[in-house]
Order: sequence, then structure tokens, then C-alpha cells
Amino acid sequence: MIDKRVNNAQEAIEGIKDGMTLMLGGFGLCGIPENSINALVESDVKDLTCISNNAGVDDFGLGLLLHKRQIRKMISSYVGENAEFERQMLSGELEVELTPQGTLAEKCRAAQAGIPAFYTPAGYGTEVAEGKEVKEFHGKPHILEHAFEADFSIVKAWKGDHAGNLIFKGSARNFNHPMAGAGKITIAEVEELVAPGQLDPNEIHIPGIMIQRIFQGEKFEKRIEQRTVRTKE
Ligand SMILES: CC(=O)CC(=O)O
Repeated sequence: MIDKRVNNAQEAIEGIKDGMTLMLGGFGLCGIPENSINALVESDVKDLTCISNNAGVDDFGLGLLLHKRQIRKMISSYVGENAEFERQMLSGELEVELTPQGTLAEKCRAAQAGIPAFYTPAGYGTEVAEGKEVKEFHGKPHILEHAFEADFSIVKAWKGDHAGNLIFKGSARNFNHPMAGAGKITIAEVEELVAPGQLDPNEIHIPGIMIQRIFQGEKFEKRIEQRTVRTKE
């Protein structure tokens, strides 16, 4: 068995350099690889292209990287609820490639499965289709979409073992599942890291072969409490 463990988020993100493309899991504020994002914020790496369903909010998730201007381009499907994102996009500081949500998921899954491209009807007749090859299937036009090419995938799971096998919990599975193994290197941060043999093989969602680095993230109960208090105010 290859032991994929690294000690912490700082070690996990080693090798992420200026200008690289990252895929980051999460939907809403659920299943966000927050420890890795915090380490990226501390690292000062910049000019990143981030593929993620959303861009976080002003004080959480990718919003923290946006705040420090570490992101040059976002490839996302849902980008509301982030005032700094809006400001940077409207001022032209941030490049944005809006992608239909199903296409975003499939571009991840295709990369994970080693499929270079696929056809989809989503986006035909809109800006999304500009410059893309069109082909008819069953009398309906489809556009050719390419699999993502990312340097790193960063995913969050509920449980993982030293070999990188992962189990997600509930809706936190979201984009974490198709992003695992889709980048050249996949980092998994987990809430609980266990020894090999402790996870029920029938419950594993992502096999360890997809993962290169794994670590147990710090617990964030305190942050959640703080956010709850702020929301109530
Ligand atoms: C509506 C959505 O797509 C959820 C999100 O914020 O990621």
C-alpha cells in the first residue's frame, strides 16, 4: 500500500505555483476544502485559474483568495453572493468563464475518466457555444465541450484512509466526487483520517488510486459558531 498521508494543508499544497489551474470541490458552502484554501491564502500564490461551482462568499471559501487577488480567472456556474467577486468582474480585474452547471460537472468527470471531450446540448445558441464545434444528434444541435485540464484537484471528504480511499457525507459529495482524480495531482482533506482496513469497502466512493495526498483538516466548529452568530446579528 502507498501511504498518501501528508502532515497538514501546507504540505498538501506544495508545488502549487503562480499561474496554475486548480479544481476545488464544493457546492454552496458545503464540502469546501477550507483548510487547503486557507493554506493557499497564506502561501501568497497568485494568478490562479480556479474551477469551482462557485466563488465562495466574501469571508469563506474562494472568497478569501479573491479578497487577496490571488485568482486571475474563475470557471464556475454560480457566482452570486460575493460582492468582491462582482466588483472584480465588473472592473475587469477578474476573468470569468460561466459554464452551465451540468457541463461543469461533466468536464470534471470527463477529465477524471480520461475522456478528452463530449457533446452536450446545454448552451447551444448562447454565448457559451461561441467558437465551439456543433454536431446534430437525433435532430438536435450539440456543442463540443472539452475535459478540464487542471494541475491540481482539491477535494474535501468526510472520511479517508492512509491509501486515499474516500467517503463523502450527504450533499458534501457534490463536485468533490467528479473532481477527485481529475487534476494531475489530487489533494484530499478529510474530517477523519483512519488506518487502512477501517473503512467498509462497500461504502468507499472514491478509490485511493485517484488520490496523491491526504490529510486530516482542522476542525472548524469555532468558525461555524462565529458565522452563525454573525448571520443572526
Ligand atoms: C446554486 C448553486 O449553484 C450553489 C452554489 O453556490 O454552489
